[in-house]
Amino acid sequence: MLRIAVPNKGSLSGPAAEMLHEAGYQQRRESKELRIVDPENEVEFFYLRPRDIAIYVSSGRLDIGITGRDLLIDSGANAEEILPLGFARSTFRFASKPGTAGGVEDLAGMTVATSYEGIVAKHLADLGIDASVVHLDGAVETAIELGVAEVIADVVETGTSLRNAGLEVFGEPIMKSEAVVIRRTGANAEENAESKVQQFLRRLQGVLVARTYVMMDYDCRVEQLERAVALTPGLESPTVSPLHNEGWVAVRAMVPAKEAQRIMDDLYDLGARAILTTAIHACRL
Ligand SMILES: Nc1ncnc2c1ncn2[C@@H]1O[C@H](COP(=O)(O)OP(=O)(O)OP(=O)(O)O)[C@@H](O)[C@H]1O
Ligand SMILES: O=P(O)(O)OC[C@H]1O[C@H](OP(=O)(O)OP(=O)(O)O)[C@H](O)[C@@H]1O
Ligand SMILES: [Mg+2]
Repeated sequence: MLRIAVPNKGSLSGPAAEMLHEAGYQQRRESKELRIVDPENEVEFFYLRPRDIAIYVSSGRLDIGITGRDLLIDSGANAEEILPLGFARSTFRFASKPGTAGGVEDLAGMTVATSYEGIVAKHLADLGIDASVVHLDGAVETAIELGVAEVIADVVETGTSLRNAGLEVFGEPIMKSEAVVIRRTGANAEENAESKVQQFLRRLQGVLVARTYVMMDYDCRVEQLERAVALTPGLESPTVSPLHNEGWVAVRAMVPAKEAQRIMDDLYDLGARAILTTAIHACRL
């Protein structure tokens, strides 16, 4: 049975459960459940604090886990990212009251408050900057107002929390994060769970594709076919079928959902007609 760590709270928890559900896995019904078995898929899910997931996975007791890239790196655990999942996207940045620091070089001698001490201490050490780091559990934006630190380093998504605290970012982003699937570093193809791990990854990849692509169908004249398929190359190559009306073909290809409207306009301008898009619910590439 494959043993998988899933975030039990916070920004990662809801979207992770939703993605697993879309991939056909049973998920817990109540937020207090600590573990569930999905016997049909031969998987056991453990609901753990996102911050602890890399530690469990690195211990080898759990095969894989879903966590944030920033939490993985901050933990320093012996685990690595094997699939980015595209949700809980954020940047990790320094921020302060305007006028405190123009760039990271100004941090020498200052105190930085953060919940991600591992990332910040390493970043400062790599840059050779001698600053103190104070660990706080959350709501670090308030640390400056209350005099605990001059600078914070925190997760920034929309920037609303910073604005509300009268703070602004400075310097380059320290890192970009999103939810990721992780496994123990050095876990290899000989392990018993390997085929199950690969099947799990294919299912999640299927969800990612279904979320980012749509299926597009259209009819066009044979003379326009080459120009039309250049707009819709598909993943391998588009399917082209003859129509009953001579001189016309039907084309079917997957296209990125974000570009679908522009591609439909361009196809129409080329002379293609009956242009349809339909959602993809699941796939294996
Ligand atoms: N506002 C946000 N937008 C996107 N991702 C976020 C946001 N806040 C935190 N994250 C991401 O969520 C993960 C942290 O999860 P965690 O559950 O520890 O914190 P949280 O979501 O802030 O929850 P809480 O503060 O309630 O404990 C990190 O990968 C972080 O980058
Ligand atoms: O840029 P924004 O869209 O405002 O998002 C970023 C904020 O979201 C998270 O806070 P959360 O609400 O989880 O509180 P916390 O600081 O206690 O973790 C994070 O720690 C930032 O404070
Ligand atoms: Mg938080």
